[in-house]
Amino acid sequence: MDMKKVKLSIFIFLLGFNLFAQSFTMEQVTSFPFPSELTASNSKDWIAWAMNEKGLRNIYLAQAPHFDTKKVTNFSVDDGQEISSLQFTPDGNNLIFVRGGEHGSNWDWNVGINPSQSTFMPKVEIWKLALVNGKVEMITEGDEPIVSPDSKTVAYIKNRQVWTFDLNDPKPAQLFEIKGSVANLSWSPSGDLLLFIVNRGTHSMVAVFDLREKSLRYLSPSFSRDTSPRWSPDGRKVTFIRRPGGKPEPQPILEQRHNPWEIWTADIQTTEGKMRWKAPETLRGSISTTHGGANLHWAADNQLIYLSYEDGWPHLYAMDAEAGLSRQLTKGNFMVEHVLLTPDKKSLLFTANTGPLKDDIDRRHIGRVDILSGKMDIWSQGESIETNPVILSGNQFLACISSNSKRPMLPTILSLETGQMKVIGESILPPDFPLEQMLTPKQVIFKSPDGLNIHAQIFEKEGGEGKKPAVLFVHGGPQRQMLLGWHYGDYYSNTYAINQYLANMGFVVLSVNFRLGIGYGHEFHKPERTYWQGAEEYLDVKAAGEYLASLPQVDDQRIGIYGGSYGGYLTALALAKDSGLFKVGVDIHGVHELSSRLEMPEGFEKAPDFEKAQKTAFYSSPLAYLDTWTSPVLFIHGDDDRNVQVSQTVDLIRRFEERKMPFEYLIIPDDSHHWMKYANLVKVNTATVDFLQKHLKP
Ligand SMILES: CC(=O)N[C@@H](C)C(=O)N[C@@H](C)C(=O)O
Repeated sequence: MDMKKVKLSIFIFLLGFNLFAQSFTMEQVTSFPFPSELTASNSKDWIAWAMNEKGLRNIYLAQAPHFDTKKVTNFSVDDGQEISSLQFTPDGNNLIFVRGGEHGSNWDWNVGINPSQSTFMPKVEIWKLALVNGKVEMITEGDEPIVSPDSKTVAYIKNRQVWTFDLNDPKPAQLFEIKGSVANLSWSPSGDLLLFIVNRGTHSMVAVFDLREKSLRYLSPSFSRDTSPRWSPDGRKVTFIRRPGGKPEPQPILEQRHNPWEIWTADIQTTEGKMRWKAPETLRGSISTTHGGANLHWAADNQLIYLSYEDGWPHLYAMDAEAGLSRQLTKGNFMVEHVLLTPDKKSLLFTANTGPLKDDIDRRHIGRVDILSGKMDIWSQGESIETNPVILSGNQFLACISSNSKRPMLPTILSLETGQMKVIGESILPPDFPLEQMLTPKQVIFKSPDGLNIHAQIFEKEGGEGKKPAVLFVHGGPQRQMLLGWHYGDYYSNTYAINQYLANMGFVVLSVNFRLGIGYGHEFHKPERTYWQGAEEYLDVKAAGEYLASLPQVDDQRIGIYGGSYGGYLTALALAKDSGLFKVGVDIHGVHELSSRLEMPEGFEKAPDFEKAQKTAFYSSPLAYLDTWTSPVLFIHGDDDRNVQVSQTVDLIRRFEERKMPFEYLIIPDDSHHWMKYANLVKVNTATVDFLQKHLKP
């Protein structure tokens, strides 16, 4: 056989082998569509949601009882402009939504973002979709719109002030002027009052603007921080959360403390307020930092609803708004996360990591609890994940977002009569999405050196010769929980896609739920000596690396690590402290400099343990271990990041340069923490897996 034929045969064999080894591309698995903003009309059996399809973000509609899906907008450019505040007008005739901004940010969420380098900065705008004729029009610049009960007026925030426009004849105008920054707008049931929070920096107050009298009044004003105002069903009272204002004298920095909060009510007419409940002054009694915080609601039968960690798990409680006497509604070793008051205000829908399966603690299912009787049941179950429930107006159907280990998140309908679940919009999955190649991750639980049970998910493709390389994924937040399926957060659906790709490439992939994460109780979520106070969460990351190294099928000389944000911080710490275990890493918009978390002393006062805290913060950071950082690293950061300052990476790279330490980098100009432009997401994902492969699978 001549050499040409030999070379052709070898090429065909290698091509075939490679195709077998990697049955889909990074772009194919990154092309998962992501639904968000699921909402239901209160007057018609309609649902609507925003769908991100390869960066094209559009609105879809579906109607009971068949729920055929229909795309009703046509934004056709991958320009990074997200859709938020999606809502039906109460009469069901229009959809209102916001386009633009970066609402997952820690700051500047309502500032335009420009990852496509448009000539002029895109703005944050309020749009209207008329359902009668499908007309879509941009109304005005603004954010956080809410529609009046008579469906005639939209109130919204612009330049931190309250504006309104008439839906049928939009002439936007500022409603009044007030010192400070306005947030949390809500209409009274009668539609003649607007309730909101005004933030004055050291304190914040609940205020009401009377549109008829053009007058403003504060409800129970104080020097506290009042937040989360909610109307009573009759519109005559308001409930809100009260926390201390201002700054205390310097407290010991390295000690945990109770974070006090109270529930108050106030009368709209008298403006008089009264404390109805004070949180137990324990660590568990601190206000919850899980989704929605206190999740305060005013339900039917004069019941106040709140979520508290006081029994060690985030659970729902109710109390009579006059008599008090709180009682626990949900009970058990599980977390209540997303909470929704049903339209009749008589029960609560919630998502929780509980169900009949042993490993349901690493999933989410939908539950319901009747407020007066306390009768609770879990409506969804199985190896799927359900979140973000909404009840349709006819009370026959519930809609949610669901996924499983193979299928990405899609809108799903639950019949309240039959309990049947129906996924809708499966046709939105790209035709070349590698659904069948998706692997089912398995639950893994191992002990940390100090005895904690650490949950993780392991992804592994059957077969393969000899020992395999491995990759450890470390999530961010850190108040997050990775699950046994596609995640309900877009950021973590993307890392789930990366993990699927790596596993399909032949890596053993482990996704570790380290302490500080949610879903495993208060003491796991709020441990001592973590982050800049001692970084003990790193014990779990190192234990996860050692768990991988202990697996017979893993080559312990080919273990890599990657993570974003808080996960980028722990990736850098792992590479700096344990390059012997972690041979390569990708640090995506990581945090590295921690001392700036300390409030520098003002004047003569400083915390009694300030010096110790400063030293602890330094030695909790990868900056303290650059001498032992020998593993190759790729740094990635968007330079319009509004969750982690890009300086965190710029400064660390400067240290590498001055120390002549090797590194690779990828800067994504004008994009944020959440890779708003799909093309950037693919670029980051590809760079991540290529760097890991280059060093672990030469
Ligand atoms: C709250 C926040 O922005 N935390 C960052 C440090 C971070 O981890 N961001 C993403 C990845 C997240 O999960 O919140």
